[in-house]
Amino acid sequence: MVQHVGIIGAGQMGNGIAHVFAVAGYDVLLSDINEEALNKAKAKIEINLQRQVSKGLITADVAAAAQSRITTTTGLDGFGEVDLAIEAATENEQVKIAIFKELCPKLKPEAILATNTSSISITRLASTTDRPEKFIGLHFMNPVPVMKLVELIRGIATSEETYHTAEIFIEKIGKLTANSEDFPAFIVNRLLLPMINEAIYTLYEGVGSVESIDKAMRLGANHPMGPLQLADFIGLDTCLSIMQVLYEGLADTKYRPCPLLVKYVEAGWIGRKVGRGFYDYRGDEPVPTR
Ligand SMILES: CC(=O)CC(=O)SCCNC(=O)CCNC(=O)[C@H](O)C(C)(C)COP(=O)(O)OP(=O)(O)OC[C@H]1O[C@@H](n2cnc3c(N)ncnc32)[C@H](O)[C@@H]1OP(=O)(O)O
Ligand SMILES: NC(=O)C1=CN([C@@H]2O[C@H](COP(=O)(O)OP(=O)(O)OC[C@H]3O[C@@H](n4cnc5c(N)ncnc54)[C@H](OP(=O)(O)O)[C@@H]3O)[C@@H](O)[C@H]2O)C=CC1
Repeated sequence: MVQHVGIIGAGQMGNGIAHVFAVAGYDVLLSDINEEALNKAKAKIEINLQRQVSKGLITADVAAAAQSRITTTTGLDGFGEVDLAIEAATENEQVKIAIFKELCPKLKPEAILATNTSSISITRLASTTDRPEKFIGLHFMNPVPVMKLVELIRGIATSEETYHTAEIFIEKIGKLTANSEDFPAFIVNRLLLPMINEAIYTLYEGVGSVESIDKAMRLGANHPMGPLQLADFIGLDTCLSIMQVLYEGLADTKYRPCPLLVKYVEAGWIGRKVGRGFYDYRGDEPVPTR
């Protein structure tokens, strides 16, 4: 029985995952190396809970109870209590492996270990842990409190019991699952990221401006956000990491990351989370940066 959930990484995904588990009645331990990230996460969760209260999706009592179920820490010591640990740190394989090395000795032997990676091999990550049969990919979508889907990804060693427990658990928090086999970037990002990368090529080659590309896809294909707006929303660092995993993992030039995406990441203009990407968000309205 899963009752206590630990999350490593309190960025935009970590805070969203903490939010939905707490609303569903689970105790949540949210960890990050960075105290400031934890403070920002708590503030963001409060804002998003209030947003749900004002939309009538949850009551004020449920929001208050959810907040009280979340505790934060800059270390991993409390993880001995958790039944499920979800890693949601930066999309970098070495960062994730270092977390698992420190985390595994602290976990209960029966605890399930999951990763929210957007693209990296579950089998390869699992092989660096002490529990490949209890390791699984749980790929939440951004923004977590709003998006219905969680991709479930088995590594080669993931047991049926682990998969089944994870599936039931995701259903209990009110999400729907889609199974993906363990290949680079799974299903959603195998399709979505090449589209975003192509939108950046479209900008790079001068086919359209930032605004016309986004407007074209919003109004011409009914996407809720234009692809450049969505790239900023995901984080351009994460978008580039996913394209690199696709490019290297599938060894096909069709996944070559656009040089303009690389340039934005090199500049540190990685999107909404830093206030600037294909748009500048520091004023009242987003302004295109090209
Ligand atoms: C990269 C990966 O590995 C996988 C992925 O996640 S890919 C990304 C998948 N997600 C998408 O494609 C999202 C596409 N966009 C949408 O569906 C919609 O624009 C949206 C659901 C995000 C917002 O819908 P909307 O009707 O405009 O809602 P609205 O209330 O106006 O929301 C606007 C804002 O609230 C956020 N939001 C809305 N409700 C929220 C909630 N309950 N919790 C958190 N954020 C919320 C929106 O992201 C947006 O953020 P800002 O406040 O920073 O501007
Ligand atoms: N963005 C998206 O749309 C989606 C992302 N994902 C995946 O979720 C994961 C997190 O992405 P996202 O939340 O967007 O990224 P963010 O950059 O918003 O957050 C990552 C957080 O992890 C922290 N961190 C880095 N190293 C460690 C560590 N060793 N221990 C604990 N925390 C650490 C970072 O701290 P610091 O800033 O100090 O480095 C930061 O606070 C990635 O694997 C990503 O691919 C999955 C679905 C959608």
